[in-house]
This record gives sequence, C-alpha cells and structure tokens, in this order.
Amino acid sequence: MAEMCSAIDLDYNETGSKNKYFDSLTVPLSTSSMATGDQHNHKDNKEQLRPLLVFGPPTIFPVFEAQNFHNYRFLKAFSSQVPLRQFLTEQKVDPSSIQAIFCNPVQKVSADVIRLLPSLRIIVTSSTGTDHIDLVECSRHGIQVVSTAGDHAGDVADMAVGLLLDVMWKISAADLHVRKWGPSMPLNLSFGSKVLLILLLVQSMGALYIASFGFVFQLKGKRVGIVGLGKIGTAVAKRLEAFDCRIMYNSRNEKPFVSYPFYSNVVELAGNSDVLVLCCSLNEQTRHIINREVMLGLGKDGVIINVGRGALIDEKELVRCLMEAEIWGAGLDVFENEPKVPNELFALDNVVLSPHASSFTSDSFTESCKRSAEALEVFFSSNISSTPLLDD
Ligand SMILES: O=CC(=O)O
Repeated sequence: MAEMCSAIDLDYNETGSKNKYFDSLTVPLSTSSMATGDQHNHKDNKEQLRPLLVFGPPTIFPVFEAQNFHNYRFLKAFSSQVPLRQFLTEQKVDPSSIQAIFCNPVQKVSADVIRLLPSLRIIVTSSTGTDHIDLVECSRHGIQVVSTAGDHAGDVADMAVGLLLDVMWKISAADLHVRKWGPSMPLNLSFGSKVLLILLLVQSMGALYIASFGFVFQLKGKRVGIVGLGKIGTAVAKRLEAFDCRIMYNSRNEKPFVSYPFYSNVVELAGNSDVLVLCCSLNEQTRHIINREVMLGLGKDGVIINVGRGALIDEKELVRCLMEAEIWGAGLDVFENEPKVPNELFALDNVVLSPHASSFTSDSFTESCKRSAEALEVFFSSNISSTPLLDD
C-alpha cells in the first residue's frame, strides 16, 4: 500500500481510478442534515454541536454552512488573525475535542496544526489538489484526507481551453484595446455619412489593432503537450481534439489505454509541442518541472497554460522567458506565491491571468459541498477511521 493519503485528481500518477471512499459512499446526507429543525434552537445550542474546524474557504464556506449549520459548531479559523491555539482558547474549545477539519487550498493545514489537534481523524478538502495539507504528517498520525472535487475536471479543462484561446487570439488584450477606442459617433450625421465613417473607423482600427498587437495564432492543428494526463489532462485532450490539435503527453507512467504519444522527458515533450498545458499535481517530483530548459525547448512561438499549481513552473524563469520573447505567451490560473503575482506580468499583453478560479463554478461548488458533507457524515456516524481511503 502506498501512503495513507491521496488526492483523487490532478495526480501526477493518476490512474483514472476513483477514490474508493467515494465509490463506496452511498450514505445520503443524514436526516439530521436535512432536518426541518428550528434554526434558532440549533444556534442557541451550538456549543453542544460537534466542532468542525474550518480552514481557508471564505468563498465556498457560506454554501457549506447554509447546508450544514445544524450539524456542526463551525470554528472559522480562516476568519481569525490569531494563531490557532489562541483562536481555540478564545472560542473556549479544547483542541482535543476536534476530530475533523474542512478546508480548501487557500490556507495550509500544516504539521503544526495537525500536532495541535491530538484527536484529529479526518481532513476534508473541497479541492482536487491536496498540496496545502501536510500529507506526511497526516500519514504519521493516521489521519484520513478526503478530496471531494473529483468532478471539477471538466471545469478546469474548460478554463484551460479558454485561457489557451485567449492567449492565442489575445482576446483579453483586444477587449482592453477596444475599450480605449474614442468617444461614440456624433448622432446628427446622415445615414450615408455614418456608414462611411464606420468603414473608415473599422479599417483604421483594424490596422491599428494589428500594428499594436501583431497577428494572432489559430489553435487548429497545434501540437499540444499535456503534462499530467489524469482526469483533467484527459478532459483537456478531449476538448482540444475538437480543434484538430495533435495531443501528446508526459506523466510519471505511460498510460496503457491511451493512443497519444507519450514522452517520459518533459524537455522532449516541449521540443515537439507548440503548447504545453500543465494539469499535474504539485509534489516534490513536479515542483519546477517547467524550468528554463523546458521553456527554451518549447521555443519562441510556444504557449504555456497552467491550471495545476503555480510552483509547477519556475516563475522567475517564466517571467524572464516572456520578457525576452523566448516563448510567445502564457495563460495562468495559478501562481507560485498566491496571491502575489510578478509585477512584470501585468504589463504583458501576451499573458492572460486568472485568480485560481478554474473550479469556481457554482455547479462544482454545490457538488463539492455536498460531497464534503457526506464524507463528514459518514465519518461521524460510523466512525470509520480505520476504513482505507487509498487508490490501489
Ligand atoms: O485548485 C483547486 C483544486 O485543487 O480543486
């Protein structure tokens, strides 16, 4: 058996198999969680509810809270500025009463946090990635880690394709450009004059556009190297096939049932690609997997799309390569030190920036909250702390 904790998706060694925990999870939300009970009574008695420590999901959390307010006493560590120990003291909560954490990648669940909570048994994250959780420490203490965002793959793949189209067509840059066009046309012109003026404007604006932006690229027929062919990478490949792209990939192991060419070496993959799409998880093997050598291999017309984690790319080198026109462009949903973004990127019109938002559809959120609640309900109702949670 491998480690105690595993991510469902974005796994560099993704096998396509689903997390067994959820495969076997048929228990619906408990009747209490669908309860009709009086909200106010529950609120009044909230100190008698099970404590649930909540880390880092200020956006998703209200959805989860609304669905589950009657089941837990939420200890919202994400909204506190003080150290966790002090926060719990202020809340009059004994650290040893906490068995579960609900979190997302915005806030780290570090070894210090884990050591502070001797009864911690389960961490549920509403994300695909689990790199914000100290998995080694979890393994050491027999703590289950449940990632509930396996269904985000389609959303993340949509975002990857959106970013790619945007970079190649410079859609965001063009949008900004058009917004700067001058005042609207005077209304008192005759119809003929208006048509003439529009034709002149369109011609000169088109010329101006090309002069300031250069030509853009079509996506059709491009060679796309996918790094990490798990659920997300596969969903990206499927979408890009519709654009007649030629797909190839790198992952830790060659996938037996996949017909796309496999490259065990990322530099070689880059050398044969026009576009690299990063979909793998972040771990010690994949940190800075995209370094200067890979970017130079990709070449001056190359585009990088990152929907995995920021630290998959050596960000300083990325900035340098973009500034020196060693690669053509980048679409980035993630950054190495979020929420910090290198200043230089703001000035580049061949870069499209997105705030780590590729799984932020309300559909995914709702699903993820539901699955998180289910995981917690199963844990608390059956206390299955010894149930294996591993992929094969
Ligand atoms: O980053 C988002 C996720 O891991 O789901």
